[in-house]
Amino acid sequence: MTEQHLLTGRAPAIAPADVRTVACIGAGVIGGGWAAHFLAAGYDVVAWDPAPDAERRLRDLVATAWPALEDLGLAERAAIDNLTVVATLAEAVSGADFVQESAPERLDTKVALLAEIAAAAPPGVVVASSTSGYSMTEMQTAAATPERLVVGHPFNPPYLAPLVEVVGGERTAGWATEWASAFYTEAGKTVITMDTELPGFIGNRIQEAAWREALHMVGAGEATVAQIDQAMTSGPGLRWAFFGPCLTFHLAGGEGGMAHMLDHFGPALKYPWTRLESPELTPELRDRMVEQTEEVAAGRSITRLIAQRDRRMIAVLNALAEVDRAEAAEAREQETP
Ligand SMILES: NC(=O)C1=CN([C@@H]2O[C@H](COP(=O)(O)OP(=O)(O)OC[C@H]3O[C@@H](n4cnc5c(N)ncnc54)[C@H](O)[C@@H]3O)[C@@H](O)[C@H]2O)C=CC1
Ligand SMILES: C[N+](C)(C)CC(=O)CC(=O)[O-]
Repeated sequence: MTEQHLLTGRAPAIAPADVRTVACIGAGVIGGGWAAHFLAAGYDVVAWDPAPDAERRLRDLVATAWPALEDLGLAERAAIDNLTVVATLAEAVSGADFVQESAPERLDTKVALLAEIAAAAPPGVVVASSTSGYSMTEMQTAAATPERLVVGHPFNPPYLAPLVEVVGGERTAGWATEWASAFYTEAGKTVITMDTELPGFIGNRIQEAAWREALHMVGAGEATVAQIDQAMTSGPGLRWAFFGPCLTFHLAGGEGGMAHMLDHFGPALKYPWTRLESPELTPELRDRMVEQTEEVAAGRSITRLIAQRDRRMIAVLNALAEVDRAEAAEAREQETP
């Protein structure tokens, strides 16, 4: 890799598989969760956070998460001792092969911080923001090397929820988005690489549609928080752990699948069930839904999908029941004098 390339930032400094050191800038709920994930995946982690109690909070978070991560299986050389907390941002990024930013969700903070990181990190080192919804285009405006900045949006906790949504901004180089997706995959994450910027990305847009509806119902006295959470955990949420909303509704159509589901329940989209603007269910949208759902079904018949769904629901229900029994037994032990 020529020096010129490195200086111009037109190429990554290191191959994703050769990363050894990850810098975590911002070590709160998410930054700390990222640190735990990268430590368990066998990386050295160098963290910086301006809060006076940040190191204590970070080490507490990692220590609390570590037993679960050991149960899941640690990577070779994984160790809590591979965590270093430093006193300055420059120290944290100076030797980093990758940087994960997890500062507060304020655009002015992100713009200033990403500019500072981009000025201090070695050329060609990719920098990802954990932002929940800002576009990299609006966050990279002050960075001198915007080409290496991407969004790498996790789900809480990053050491257990596998998804990370990756998308670049208008000034992000294609290699940086590709590099970030390859690195997160190497680091054990499930990666969705988005082709276009979309506020809130994918997972948050879906869950925040439900969140807005929940706030409406609670605000209007139509449902309680308890009813809403029960409705989701005992209903749709149970299925979404393994079949997303589209494949789930493919089965709502019975043998007719998504096509029948749309024909049968399509008109219901117009019912005032939700305050959200319902899309026009055009023939094009119908055909696209059917086509893409069939792709996800990947040739599995409705019967086979029903069997897979039921097997997984039973597994999740049994796992939840097992945890409930264990916690009930622990509670009884604690009550026993
Ligand atoms: N909490 C969540 O469920 C999720 C949060 N995120 C995103 O992760 C980012 C961080 O959110 P949380 O960890 O929840 O917030 P948090 O408030 O728990 O942690 C933020 C940390 O950033 C530190 N900080 C403040 N100013 C800073 C600066 N200028 N430079 C570096 N660090 C700074 C704070 O001391 C704090 O420790 C946000 O962009 C958020 O949208 C993404 C997915 C889920
Ligand atoms: C509440 N939140 C928008 C910060 C949540 C996320 O961004 C993802 C998640 O972990 O649900």
